[in-house]
Amino acid sequence: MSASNQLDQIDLELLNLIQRRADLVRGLADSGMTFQAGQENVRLDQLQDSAGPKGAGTPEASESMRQVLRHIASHCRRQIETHRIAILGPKYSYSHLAAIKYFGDAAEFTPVANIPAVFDAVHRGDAESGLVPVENSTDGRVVDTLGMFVRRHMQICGEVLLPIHHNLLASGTREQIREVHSKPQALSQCRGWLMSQLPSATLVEVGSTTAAAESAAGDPTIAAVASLPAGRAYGLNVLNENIEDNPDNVTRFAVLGRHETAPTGNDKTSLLFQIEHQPGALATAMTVFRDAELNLTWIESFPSPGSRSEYLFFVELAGHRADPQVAAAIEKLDSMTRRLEVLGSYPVAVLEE
Ligand SMILES: O=C(O)C(=O)C[C@]1(C(=O)O)C=C[C@@H](O)C=C1
Repeated sequence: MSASNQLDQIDLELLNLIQRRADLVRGLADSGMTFQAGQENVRLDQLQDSAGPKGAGTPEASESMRQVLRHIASHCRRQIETHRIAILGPKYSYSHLAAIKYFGDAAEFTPVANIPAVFDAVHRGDAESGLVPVENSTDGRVVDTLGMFVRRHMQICGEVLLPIHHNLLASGTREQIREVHSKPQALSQCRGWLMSQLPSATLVEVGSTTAAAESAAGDPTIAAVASLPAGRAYGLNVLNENIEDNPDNVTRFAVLGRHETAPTGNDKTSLLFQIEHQPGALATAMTVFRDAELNLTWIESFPSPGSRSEYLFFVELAGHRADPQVAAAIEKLDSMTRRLEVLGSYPVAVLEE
């Protein structure tokens, strides 16, 4: 058989296998089994790790195989249910790219105008899941997201780490640029580059990097800082690639949902709490984690709405809320705080390019 016939043969076998997988998923769903979107990630990752060097190859090959498995899984799921995922839009924002990484590209994405609208869509039930940026390695916390966690009770079911590579995109040439549009976080992640390369351009903050690309498409004097897929979607010229000041620029996204996530053995827990406004209160609260020997991976303070001197704290720690020492620490913390919310326990994300 010729090589091209063999390729046809393999592709046919792959299609048949994918159909068999989809039929199996439908059969399981018919018999009452429930599937939580994105939750197959842990199983797929383990499966791929156990395939060893043959399945892994170079890190890049390994990541693209993971993506292939995720896309097949989301394609099969789509045949049994529509799972809507609210994201900061329009399409091709970094939030959209992170959501594809987590849910696979056959999922149904609902782009909304801003971060509060993602929370609202999940809260109202317009979407089953949402995805929001939480922090960036260069720029720190995303204030809109933390503010919404303070205002709305919302469950975190998972997280995604996405390397962020920004690009200068425009419909004209670099000489025509008068303004550079992007989301404040993206402008901040490229501040050094923009100051040295385009010192006379005015920086304009907009709702998302894709909204910036949209404006750039309609006006050659506007450049956008956005993703390459956004540039392609709006037919923009890529004037410069990788303009982020820190080449290891990574944003962490939280997956919002309405279900609790089962322990996997490598989980973290996010908490939000408010303590009495008195000397030593935070130090006392921290002793709970020290005494339980829990490793804190993140802590942020956030002003309490309506009060200038009171703060809420976001803490993330290694472990699942179902682990006895985590559960005991949460119970103890609850007795010494004014407000305590377990935002969720979920698998720790791995960083892949
Ligand atoms: O505007 C986008 O494309 C987003 O998805 C938002 C966002 C953010 O606010 O952090 C996400 C990743 C990057 O850090 C820059 C922008």
